[in-house]
Formats: sequence, C-alpha cells, structure tokens
Amino acid sequence: MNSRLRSVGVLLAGGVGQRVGAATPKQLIEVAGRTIIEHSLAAFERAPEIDEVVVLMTPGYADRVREIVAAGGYRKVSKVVDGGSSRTESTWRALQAIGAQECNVLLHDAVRPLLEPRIITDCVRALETHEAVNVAIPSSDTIFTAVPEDGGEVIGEVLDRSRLRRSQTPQCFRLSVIRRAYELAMADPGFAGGTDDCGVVLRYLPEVPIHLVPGSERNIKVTHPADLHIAELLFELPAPVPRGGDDALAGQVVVVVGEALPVPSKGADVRVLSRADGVRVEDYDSVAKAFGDVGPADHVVVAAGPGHRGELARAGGETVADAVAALHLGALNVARAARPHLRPHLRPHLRRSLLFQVPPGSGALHASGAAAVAALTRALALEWASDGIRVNCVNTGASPLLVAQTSLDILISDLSGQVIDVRVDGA
Ligand SMILES: Nc1ccn([C@@H]2O[C@H](COP(=O)(O)OP(=O)(O)OP(=O)(O)O)[C@@H](O)[C@H]2O)c(=O)n1
Ligand SMILES: C[C@](O)(CO)[C@H](O)COP(=O)(O)O
Repeated sequence: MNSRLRSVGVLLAGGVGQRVGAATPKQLIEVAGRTIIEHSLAAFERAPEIDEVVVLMTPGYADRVREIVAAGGYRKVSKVVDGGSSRTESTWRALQAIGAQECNVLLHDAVRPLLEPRIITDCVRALETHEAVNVAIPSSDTIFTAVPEDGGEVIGEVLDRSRLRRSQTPQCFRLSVIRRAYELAMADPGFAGGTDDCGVVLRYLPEVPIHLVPGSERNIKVTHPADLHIAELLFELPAPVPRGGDDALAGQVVVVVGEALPVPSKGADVRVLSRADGVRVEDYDSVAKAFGDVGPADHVVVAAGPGHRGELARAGGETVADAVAALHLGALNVARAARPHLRPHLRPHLRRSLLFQVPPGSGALHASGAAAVAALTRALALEWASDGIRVNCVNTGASPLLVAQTSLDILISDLSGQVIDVRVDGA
C-alpha cells in the first residue's frame, strides 16, 4: 500500500457539551492555560505525520476557532466547517470538506486534549498496512450487562474483561473506506447514527478489519464536569513531550535569571543574569536594565533562590518578606521585564517562552509562593497566548539532571500554561 499518502487530521468539535453544562461548548473551556480545542489543534499541528487539519465546529462558533487558529499560528488548518446535528453528521460533513483525493483521515474528538504524539505516529504507521485503525485501551473495571428486573436493574452477564477494550480517538481510515461506509449509512433509512466512526465501518463494511493500536489512560474525553479537573491534573503530570537532544536550542538566545538549573544548551547563546552582576529579582529596575542590555531573547528561564523550609509561625518578618520577594515578586518582576524582549517569531507557537523553575521547599510559606507562581503561569499563558509566548513552570526537587532535561523538553515543546512537577517518581 502507498505509505506516502497525505494524512488529514479531523477535529470533531461540533457538539454542544450538554453533559458538562457550560454556557459555551466544552471544547472552548480553558484547561491548563488553553482552550480544550487548542490543545487538540496543537497535537495535530506538532505531529510531523499530519499534513492538514480540518475542524468541524459547533454552528455559531467557527469564527472563535478561526481566531484561535490565527493567534496560535496553526498553519495546517485548511478549513473550519460547521458541524452537524450529531457526531456522525459532523463526520459526514468532514468527509465532504476533505475532497476526493485519496488520503488518510484521522478523526479525533476535539475534547480529548491530551492526545499524545506517539498515538498519532502509531496510527499513521498502521494506516500503511491497514485501511481502518482504532485506538483502544483495556478496561480496568469489570464490565457486565444490566438487565431490567422489578422496576430496577440486576446484573445479566459478566463479560470477559480480557477481550474488552475501551475505544478512544483518533479513529483512522483510508478516505475511500470511511467515505464508502458513510455513503451506505446515509442511504440506509435504518441508520440511526451511533457513537463513533468505527461502528459505521463495522456495520456497513464488515469485511474491512479494524486494526487496533494502543491508546493511553491520559487520552481522556472531557465528557462530565469532573473531567475538566482530571484533565487539568493530567496536564500537570510530566507531559510526554518530545525529548530534546542537548543541541535542541542551538542558535537560540536563552536568558537564565538567577541560579537556574542548567538546561542542556549546546549551540545556544546563553546569557546569565545573576545577583553577582547586580540583578536582584525583587528589584524590577535591576532586572529590566539587565534585559535591556541583553536584547531579544527566545527563552527566559527563571529560578528563585533556595526555597523556604519550615513552619510559617517560626519564620521572622524578614524571612517572610525575603521568601515572598524571591519567589512571587521575583517571578512577577522577571515576567514584566522579559516581555518586551521575547523575540517575535514566524512560528510563534513553537518558540519563545518563559519558564519558571520553582525550587524545592516545605511549609506554608513556601507552598503559598509556589502556588502563586503556578497561578501566575496559567494566567500569564492566557494573557500572552495571542502574542505566541508560552509560559510554563517546573517544580524542581528531583535530580538536577532530570530537572535540566525536563526544562529543555518544555522549552522546545509547544506547551503553555503547564505546571509540571518533576518530583513525581518516574518523571
Ligand atoms: N454534533 C456533534 C456532536 C459531537 N461532536 C464531537 O464529538 C466529540 C465527542 O462527543 P461528545 O463528548 O458527546 O461531545 P458533545 O456532543 O459536545 O457532548 P454532549 O453529548 O454532552 O452534548 C466532541 O469533540 C464533540 O464536539 C461533533 O463533532 N458534532
Ligand atoms: C468516539 C468515542 O469517543 C469513542 O470512545 C465515543 O464513542 C464518543 O461518544 P460520545 O457519546 O459522542 O461522547
């Protein structure tokens, strides 16, 4: 089979999010510093296997998506089309929007914002030898059928869990295959929609095997209000961003403020602004002057001094003021001073970022400072998103090597608004 077919990512975002129950469709709700749909857009945009992206959006909200696409510089998006009245109707419209030329089609729920690059790679690879591919994970719950009895329900049959899978997206097909299945479905007066695209292929083209590739527990679908919180937390886990080689920042200007843990930076132009040079993060003017001397920068990495340890009640007034100045005030000052110097770039979502490294510490004084920097990270990511500047935070405390590698991975990723905790085992 032709392994060089164009691959089109389709974001199905035509729903209203009734179960979440917000005033706007759930794909426009912000999680971890970005709208849910933008996370999904970014996943397709950064995937080298995806050539083009088509978005199906809830009628009345297409312009909002176009704004997000323009602000984030998502160049692969070719069309933003109104979705249909059901998921299958949206897929059908997507197939019409794609055109006639054979290609791979990856249909993804826009409300699965944690789609990992590995899954996209596996799907496109599988499409080299299979005409239909789905993403699935095993069930960790026992699943049974429920049967009505006495006005309530009782267990009918306990199903063999080893053969059960939970279906995720993207669901991926050769265009001619999914189009044929939908043509047959649309011509069938008995077709009542369904909950996914594989079901349509299974029903109308049963001779086409649907190959499975492993999904991920992270690849959740935001369906109910609690899922918004779960997604937020999942974004805080170390993200499976592409691992950067030590020369991933070559040719870029990286400004390091304070005692930041070194980021592998072969070939980068690294400028360190330290206390020894008169840069005190608690003093805005000293930071602003130092940035003025440096000029344009691609990335700024800022680290407060050592974190405070111990109970608040035992800390003197000076200690409290110093801790607040080093962590919270310092972060605010560096952000303000750095902003005019972050270099504009043609692909803004890929470059330019501010990264806070929060040192390890303990007790209420430290925790409140760390929380302030985390909140600053999320809010600033939103404020600066339209300028294409990413803002992230890494809570340090693991080995310096791990923190350094994680910091590099974040700088070269397209993450924004993320608070990543490398204290988690196995990070
Ligand atoms: N007419 C529709 C309905 C759903 N979807 C998309 O299909 C995905 C999965 O659907 P679901 O979670 O059910 O989203 P909603 O239909 O918005 O949710 P609800 O059923 O709670 O209203 C979502 O990205 C949703 O936007 C779509 O493109 N067109
Ligand atoms: C496509 C899907 O996400 C696979 O699990 C699911 O079937 C969508 O169901 P929904 O009822 O539209 O949320």
